[in-house]
Amino acid sequence: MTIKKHSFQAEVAQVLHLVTHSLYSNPEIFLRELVSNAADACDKLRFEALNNAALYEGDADLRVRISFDEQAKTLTIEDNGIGMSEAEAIDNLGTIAKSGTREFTSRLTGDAKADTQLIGQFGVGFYSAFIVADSVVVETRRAGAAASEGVRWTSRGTGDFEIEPIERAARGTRITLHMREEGLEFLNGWKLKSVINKYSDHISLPVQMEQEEWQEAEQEGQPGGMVKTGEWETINQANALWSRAKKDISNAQYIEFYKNLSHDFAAPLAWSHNKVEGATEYTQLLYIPATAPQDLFNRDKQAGIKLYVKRVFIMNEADALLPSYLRFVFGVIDSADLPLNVSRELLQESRDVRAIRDGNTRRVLTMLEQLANAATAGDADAITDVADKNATDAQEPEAGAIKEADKYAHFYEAFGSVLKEGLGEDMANRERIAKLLRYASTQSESVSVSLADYKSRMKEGQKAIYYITADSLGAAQSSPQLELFKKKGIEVLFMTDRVDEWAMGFFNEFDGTPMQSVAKGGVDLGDLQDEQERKAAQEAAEQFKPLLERLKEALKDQASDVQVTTRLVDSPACLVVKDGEISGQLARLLKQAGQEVPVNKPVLEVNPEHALVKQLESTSQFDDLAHILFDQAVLAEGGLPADPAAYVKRVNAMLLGAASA
Ligand SMILES: Nc1ncnc2c1ncn2[C@@H]1O[C@H](COP(=O)(O)OP(=O)(O)OP(=O)(O)O)[C@@H](O)[C@H]1O
Repeated sequence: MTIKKHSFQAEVAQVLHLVTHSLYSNPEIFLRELVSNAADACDKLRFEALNNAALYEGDADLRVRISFDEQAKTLTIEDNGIGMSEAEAIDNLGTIAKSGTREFTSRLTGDAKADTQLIGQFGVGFYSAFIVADSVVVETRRAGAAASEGVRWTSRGTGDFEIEPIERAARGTRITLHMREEGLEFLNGWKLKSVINKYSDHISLPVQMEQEEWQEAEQEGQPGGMVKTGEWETINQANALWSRAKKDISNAQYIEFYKNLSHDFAAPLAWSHNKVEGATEYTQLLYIPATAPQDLFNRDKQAGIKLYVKRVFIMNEADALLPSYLRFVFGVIDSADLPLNVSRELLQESRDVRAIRDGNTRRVLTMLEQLANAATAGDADAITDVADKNATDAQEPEAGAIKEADKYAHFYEAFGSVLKEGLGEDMANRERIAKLLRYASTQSESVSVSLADYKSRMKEGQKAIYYITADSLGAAQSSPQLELFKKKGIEVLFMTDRVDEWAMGFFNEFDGTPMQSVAKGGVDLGDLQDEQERKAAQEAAEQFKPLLERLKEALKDQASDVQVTTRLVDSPACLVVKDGEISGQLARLLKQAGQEVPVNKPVLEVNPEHALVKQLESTSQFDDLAHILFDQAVLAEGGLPADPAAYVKRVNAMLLGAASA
């Protein structure tokens, strides 16, 4: 016998230590993980067999079987799926390849309580077997390989595992759990059935158990018991959840299916399940999650959409089926039209796929509109049409379920900034996306002002929707560019997401009203400015001409122009960029991201009414004061002077001058 010992990868050992040493609050999830792995293995076989039917070895009835032996204290999960070669067993069961699980191990703290909670959130796949078992034996053979190429993998969940070649006539994988004390409750037909129904009902393959019958005791006076008949019975519905009629699916089942799909521990905010008919036929089941995954902001994150063709699993993360700005959505698409051998490359070009993608996009936007409307109406009944059923009215409402009216705010906090990418990415739906956007503003600290709200509050004579982009709410609120707007009571939207400035580059008007950055171009308040103010500004400009010339000359390396402004009230100066040029804020973001930034010198605008500006006329330190004004304008918008030491020196010189005067 050739038994080889292998050590687990360090991260696996860490996970196993945790699984076996901390009391696990929800032990039954091991069954969900193992049955779902078994079903995945069958899906993989079905997919590979599309091009090579010989892999079925004459048996195409894929199924998962669960059996138990009370005497031996074992529970066995067996599938006739793809199986594993020796190398695959070593690799798949001895290392952690999935980035999610690696991320999980990197967040382990060593504090058993916190870590146990974490485990509940991430799930640990195959290793969850050690929650209930003190030793696990995996016997497997890859489909298509010879019977002699079977392999037995054994581990007690400590630092290492053993690998041994075996004869195995059956393809697929059998996992035998030697139960520890905590696992004995699962060696019971009723218990197993109820757990499998809970977690695996939506699985499209039959999950079978040995049939049991009640038998009276042979001797009178002795209790009877359940005995196995030797037959297998299918205990789940064994048809894909999405292929069933909506009325036959409970909310709890929808939620459980979502959790399986997403590995999210929280219930989704909403879902929509439809059979789409017409030129392209498909079934669509889409979910809006309540929580954002770690990698949401990575634009390479794959969409959480699984693609099936006529119930046959084709691929995970079918990102051609949704635009990137909706990458937070999870779901299943089952197409009746696509060829079974469709590849990722083919998906990109297919007309059917484009139709599905458009249909999915519209559906998600409709769901979001429903959530947004419910928030406005504050009405729990508002969502009945599209997001057919929601977590709040589930049969078993989840603890901490989010109220209908709060769902949109919840969604927006998690995913709003991703949705904004749609302004640049999806021209066809730009108006619909715009209606879903929410901002804080000079009139609202919370991110709750829609563009329609804004428009309904616009002042008589106001011609644009005003906004300012900044690094943070605080920076936006104290921006000098707002001074005139505040004085006149004109609302300005605060755009403080990184993506805002970029997104606004694609979004020039909403519902016929132009979008205008208050930090760009000349502010023309139109009819909001009275004749007197306009005249005063013109006079000031005339009077300031010589001074402006001197300022321009002094700052010619920093500013493209110097102008007199009426937009300032309390501040002496501010920077603006010309329409169509990128702002200082975006330039800083791009620089941080290591990108080349075009050098646009900003325009310095000065407030002729400000005492410091007035002082310019008479000061003997004109050059220093000019530079200080410029650098302060940079500071006020959240930037840093190009030469901070020189700035400090100049300010100190001025302070000392003032002190000795
Ligand atoms: N029954 C099985 N048949 C064939 N391969 C399996 C089986 N169970 C597990 N594996 C292999 O072991 C790997 C690790 O399984 P594990 O459950 O830890 O992670 P996962 O399935 O990749 O992720 P998750 O369970 O979170 O979806 C799987 O990806 C698969 O390749």
